[in-house]
Amino acid sequence: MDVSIVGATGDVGRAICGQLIERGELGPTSRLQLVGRPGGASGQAVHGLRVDLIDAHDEHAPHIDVADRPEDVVADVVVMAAGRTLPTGTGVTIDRDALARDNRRTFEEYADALAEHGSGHEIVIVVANPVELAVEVFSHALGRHRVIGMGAWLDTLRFRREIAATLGIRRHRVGGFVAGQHGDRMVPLWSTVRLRGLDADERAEIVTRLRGDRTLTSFASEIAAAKQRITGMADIAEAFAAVDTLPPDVQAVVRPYLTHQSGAKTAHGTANATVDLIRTILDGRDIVVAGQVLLDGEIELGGMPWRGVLGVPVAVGPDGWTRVMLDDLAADERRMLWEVGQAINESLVAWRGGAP
Ligand SMILES: NC(=O)c1ccc[n+]([C@@H]2O[C@H](COP(=O)([O-])OP(=O)(O)OC[C@H]3O[C@@H](n4cnc5c(N)ncnc54)[C@H](O)[C@@H]3O)[C@@H](O)[C@H]2O)c1
Repeated sequence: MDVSIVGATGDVGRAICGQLIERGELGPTSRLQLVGRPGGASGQAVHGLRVDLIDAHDEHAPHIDVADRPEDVVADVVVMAAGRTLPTGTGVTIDRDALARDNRRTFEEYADALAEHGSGHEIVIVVANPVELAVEVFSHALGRHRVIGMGAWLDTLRFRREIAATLGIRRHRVGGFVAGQHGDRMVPLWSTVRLRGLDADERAEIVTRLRGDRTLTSFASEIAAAKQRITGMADIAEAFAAVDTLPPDVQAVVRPYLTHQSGAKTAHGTANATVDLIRTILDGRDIVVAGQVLLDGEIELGGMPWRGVLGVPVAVGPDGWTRVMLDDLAADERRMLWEVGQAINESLVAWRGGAP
């Protein structure tokens, strides 16, 4: 199997390349394609990155090659990690509209090239932001079942980890999904939380203890209040300690926000979630993950079949995503998912430049 990383020299791209090889996901008969931009620093660095990866992993590295034009991207799985990122620094405003303006052309360039020159079977995993815009652009060019945004899977892993940390257990013992929009407008689906080894009553008791009497109605204001509180702290260690006191779902939003703002960014966690998805696709079995996908009436929200990009649990296999795996949501989850879905659709219209 072949994997192509567009934006390979970026922080996230590099971390994905390293983890793919270190975790043994690509054996010596596979191919890893590193895609950079022609000319400029990144166009040169991509050749250096290739040599550095071979230097580090010669005993078990896949065949590694380089491309610097969108029309030369060839692989079974294409990871779209190219584009401008959100600025770091405490107190910096996050402007997804500006990011969309800057990255839309890059998304279109690669989507059009893959549609024209690709095999017609490649699966695209979207990492670049805004994830929802890139998923829409690639879905229209390639067909929606071949395109999955990894933001909801990353948010899911973060939510599970915060629950696990609060309970003093490891993440692999916690199940459950996050839906919605990647980042601040994620929708933590508490009704889907499972704890390995516990029956439904024990689980319900623990979830009630973790969650208190809060519902998703107050989620957005809790996030805003927590962000305001930590943004005012001069000492970053003190700010991280303050995050430790928040409920797990709020932590799942605020901790990565602070990590990014600290200047460290979130490349390793993002790469881990991306490599997870690549492994799922290469594995050949249908596995349920969460991802941003372009829906066309698979679920009902607000009393109507939903159309638009939304993070939801989906079954993913070698041909992309097949089914949405959302059963009986709680009333507050259904309502928030509907509100977030509407907000994403409005943003997508604006990001497209007003065209329907
Ligand atoms: N989905 C998530 O959870 C998540 C998490 C972290 C970062 N991200 C996003 O991933 C993207 C990359 O983040 P980063 O931190 O690696 O940024 P970065 O600035 O370190 O790297 C961006 C890379 O994209 C490359 N690039 C830009 N335009 C290109 C083009 N036209 N062709 C080829 N390469 C091009 C740049 O050369 C650079 O190597 C950003 O959009 C960021 O917001 C997403």
